[in-house]
Amino acid sequence: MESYKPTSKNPGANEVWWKISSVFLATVAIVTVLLFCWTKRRLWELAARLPGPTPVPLLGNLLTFAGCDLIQFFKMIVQLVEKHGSIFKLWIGQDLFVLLSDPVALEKVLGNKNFIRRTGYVTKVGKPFFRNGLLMSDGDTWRVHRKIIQSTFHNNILDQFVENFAKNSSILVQKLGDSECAVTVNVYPLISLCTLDVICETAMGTKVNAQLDYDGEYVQNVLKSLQLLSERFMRPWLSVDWIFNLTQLGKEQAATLKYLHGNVQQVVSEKLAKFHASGRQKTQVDDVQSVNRKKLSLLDLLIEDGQLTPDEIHDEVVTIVAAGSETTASTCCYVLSLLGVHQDVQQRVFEEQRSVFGEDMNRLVTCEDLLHMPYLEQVIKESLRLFPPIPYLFRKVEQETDLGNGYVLPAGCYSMVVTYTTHRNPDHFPDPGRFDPDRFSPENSIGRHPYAYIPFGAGRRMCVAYKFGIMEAKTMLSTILRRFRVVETVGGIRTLVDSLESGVVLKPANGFNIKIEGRFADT
Ligand code: HEM
Repeated sequence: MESYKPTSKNPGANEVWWKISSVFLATVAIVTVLLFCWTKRRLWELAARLPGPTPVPLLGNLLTFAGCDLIQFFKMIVQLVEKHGSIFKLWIGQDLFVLLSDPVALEKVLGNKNFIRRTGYVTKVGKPFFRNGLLMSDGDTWRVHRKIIQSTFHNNILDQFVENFAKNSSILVQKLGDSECAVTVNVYPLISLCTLDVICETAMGTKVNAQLDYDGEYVQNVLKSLQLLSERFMRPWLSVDWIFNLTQLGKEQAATLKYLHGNVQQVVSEKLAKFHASGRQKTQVDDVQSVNRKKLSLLDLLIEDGQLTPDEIHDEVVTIVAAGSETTASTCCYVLSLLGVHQDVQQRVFEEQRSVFGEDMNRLVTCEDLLHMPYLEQVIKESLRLFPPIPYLFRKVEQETDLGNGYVLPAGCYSMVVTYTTHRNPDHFPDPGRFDPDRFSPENSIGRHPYAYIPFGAGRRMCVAYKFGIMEAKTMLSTILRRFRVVETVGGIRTLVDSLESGVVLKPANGFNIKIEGRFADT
C-alpha cells in the first residue's frame, strides 16, 4: 500500500499535515514542561521556604552579579550573607544554590558521606586543568584515589619534606634582600614562587627553580594557567566550551595547558621507566629509616604503589601542584600582613623563635623545631580564620536534608559554604573582626563547634594535605620572621579587606604590600 505523502499538488492535505504536526509538537512541548514542573515541584516548594533575594524568571538572581569584577563579586556575597543570614538561597538560572555559614547546617552537608560531588560548574571550568585528579573526581574513582593519595601524606613522609621546605625558605629570604633599612615589598609574587618550588620538588621530585629562574618556561606556564583559571571561573558565560575556545582566554589556556600537561607527562614517563629499571621495592611509609633513606617524592610513592595508571598519576600530580602552591602562599602573606599591624603578636612569635633557635638564629628549620612553635601555629590558625584562602566550598545535595531549624535543603540543589562569613560568626568567635591568636590556645579551643572553623574544609573531602600546608607555612614564616621584622602593613588591614578578590584563592587585588627590615641587630 502506498503511504500518504503531502505534495504541493494537494494544498488541502498539506494544511492538514501542518496542523497535525503543530498539534503534535505543542503537545510534546506541554508534556515536557509539565514533566519538568512535576520533577521540580518538591525543589520549588522547599526553595520557597528559604529566605533570599527575589529572582526574575529564567535568569533567577544572575543580574545581581551582572558587571561584577572579582572584587565586587566577593563583596556582594558578603553583603548578601549580612542581609539574608546564615542560610539563604540564590537562583543562578535554573540552578538553586543555598549559601550556608551556619556550623550546624554545615555539618549536615559537609559531614554527609554521600555528598561528595562538587558543582557541575566548578568541575566544568576546572576539568581542563586538573583533569580527573582528586579535586574534580567523584564516585568510586574519588574514593579509591583519595585513599591512595592520603597514604602518601603519611607523617614520616611529611617530616622528610621539612628539609625541602627549609632549603627553599632560605632562598626566599635571600630574595627578600638583606638591607638593614626598611623596604616596602609586595611579598606575594616572591612567596608564591617559593611555594611553587616546594610543591614541584615534593610532588614530582623535579627542581623548577622558580625563585632563581622566574622567566623559566615551566614557571611562566604554571602561573599563567592559574591566572587564566581564575579569570574563566568568574565569567559564567565562558563555561560553555565552544564559546570559551573561541576567546583569546581560551586560546591562551589551550596553549599553556598543552605545555604543562606535556611536561608532567614526560616527568611521569621518565620516573616510571627509572622505577622499572631499578627493581625498587615498595616503601613502607611507616618505616622511618626506609623513608629517610630513599627520599621519595609523592610521584615516586604513587608509582611504587602501582594501583594507578600513568594517566591517573599524571592527573593527581597536576592537581597536587596546583592545589598546593597558591593556598600556602596566601596563608603566609596574610600572616605577615597581620603581624605588621599587631606588633605585640609579632614580638611573641619572635620570642618563641628565639627559644627554639637560641644563638643560632640563621640555621635551617628541622621537623623537630616545628613541634616547639605552638604560638606560631596559633597565629597561622587565626589568620586562616580571618582570611581563609578558599572562601567557598561547593557540594551537590544528593538527598533532601533537614537542617534542623525549619529549613530543608531540597535534593538536587547545590550548597555553597561561605567559609569567610562562617569564620566571622560572633556566636562562635566573639568580636569576630579582632585578630586574637589566643582563640586557638588549647584551653580556648575546647567546646568550639567542629564546623565553626573550616579553612581546610571538613568531612570526607577535607584538604588531603592540611598537615603539609601547616608545616610548610610554619617553616617559611619561621625563616622569614627570624631574619626580618615586619615594620608596617601598607594601608593597614582595611586595604586588604577592601580589595579581596575570589579567584582560585582569596587574596587582595593589589597584593600584600608590607614594609620589612633586617633583624640583624636583634639576632
Ligand atoms: C594552607 C594551605 C591550604 C589550605 C587553606 C587548603 C584548603 C583546602 C580546601 C578548603 C579544600 C577543599 C575542601 C572541601 O571542598 O571541603 C582543599 C582540598 C584539597 N587540597 Fe588543600 N589547602 C591547603 C594546602 C594544600 C596543599 C599544600 C596541598 C597539596 C600538597 C593541597 C591539596 C589539596 C587537594 C588535592 C584537595 C582535594 C581533596 C579532595 O577533594 O578530596 N592543599 N584544600
